[in-house]
Amino acid sequence: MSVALQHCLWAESADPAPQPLVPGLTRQHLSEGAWVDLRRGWMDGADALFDDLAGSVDWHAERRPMYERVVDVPRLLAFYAEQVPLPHPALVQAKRVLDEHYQDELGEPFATAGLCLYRDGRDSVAWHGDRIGRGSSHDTMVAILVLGAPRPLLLRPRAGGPSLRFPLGHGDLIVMGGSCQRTWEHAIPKTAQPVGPRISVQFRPRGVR
Ligand SMILES: O=C(O)CCC(=O)C(=O)O
Ligand SMILES: [Fe+2]
Repeated sequence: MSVALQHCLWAESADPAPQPLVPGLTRQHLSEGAWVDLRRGWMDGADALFDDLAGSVDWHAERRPMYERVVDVPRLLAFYAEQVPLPHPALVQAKRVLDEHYQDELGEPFATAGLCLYRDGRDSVAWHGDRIGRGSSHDTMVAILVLGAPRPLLLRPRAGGPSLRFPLGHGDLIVMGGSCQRTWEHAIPKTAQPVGPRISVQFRPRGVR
């Protein structure tokens, strides 16, 4: 292959844009009406998108009360409420592809986008369900696009039992659906391994957080 062609292919694939979800989307049914959809390598140009978002998003640190103390949230955050323009055209396209595929099953479009930046292995999210709002009582979906260094997302049943491990990075998509937010919990554990930074983009319907 000529150098010119290689360059051309590289340039094309570095331009961030989501692929179609199908083929490549697989569903895994969990217990109690929870399920997880996976689409590996969904976002073309994921590394370029990572760089764009890392540099352009207005990331902020948060502190939250935890028992008797107020502690640093171990990751940086940004939140795009409904109607607030998303920070990158590839995310607008991503939401459109998700809406086209899931709107019938979900019964509504995705509405908000939460972004997390995990600077290194000390950043994490503890076990939780997205249960602020309707996720605590109704079936819903949370679609997460993962950029940057691979880290495992763990899922475990709230009722107890072994956890499932989904190593995700570099443009992968995971969608948690059905009862997942109230019957299962998810986490990104800390790691002592040297890992690069990771960004996740969580698309949620209105009233789910
Ligand atoms: O970063 C992730 O993959 C998960 C983030 C998450 O669970 C949340 O923000 O609720
Ligand atoms: Fe979550």
